[in-house]
Amino acid sequence: MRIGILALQGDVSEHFEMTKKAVKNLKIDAEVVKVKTKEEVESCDGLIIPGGESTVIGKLMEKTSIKETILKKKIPVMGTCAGMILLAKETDYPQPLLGIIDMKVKRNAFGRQRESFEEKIKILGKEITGVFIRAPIVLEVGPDVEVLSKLDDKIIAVKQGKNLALAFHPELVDTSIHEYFIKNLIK
Ligand SMILES: NC(=O)CC[C@H](N)C(=O)O
Repeated sequence: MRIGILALQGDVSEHFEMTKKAVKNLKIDAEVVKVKTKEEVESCDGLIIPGGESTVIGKLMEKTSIKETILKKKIPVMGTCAGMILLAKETDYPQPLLGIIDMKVKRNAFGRQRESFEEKIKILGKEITGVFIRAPIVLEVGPDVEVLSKLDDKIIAVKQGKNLALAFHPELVDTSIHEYFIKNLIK
């Protein structure tokens, strides 16, 4: 198995390290690679899109034809923060999107005072620390989308088919979400 970390912009190294730890914990034979061309993306069985600036990453994904490759090859994708935004069908700002999760996302959704914060959240039967950095929230989901976590009444984690989107940054906390993605969504 080969797991790619999309290395166009954002917190690539944090995901790279956490994914390698997750692979070690799971005791599976998998290679973790940073990818930035469509050929490299095409060679992966699963892809992680990091946090960063979703407009920048989105434009580069179009320019490099990585977007086209993901859509054509239906590679399972996990996106955190900016990565979540890129998985959405719609945002409150016009920008390139993958549109592979049927949801509408609002960028920078936590007002100024709480632009960045940490809070305990419940997801996949566990409690973990959610690190929110100018995080988005999900405003609406379609019927095929499973809501995995909420903060108060705000949706912060969803899954549709083999794609997983998180408003926070598990790559800064522990391996649990990465392990879930590898074990359950990448075949
Ligand atoms: N930490 C992040 O990834 C922030 C996301 C950023 N606010 C965006 O809209 O792209």
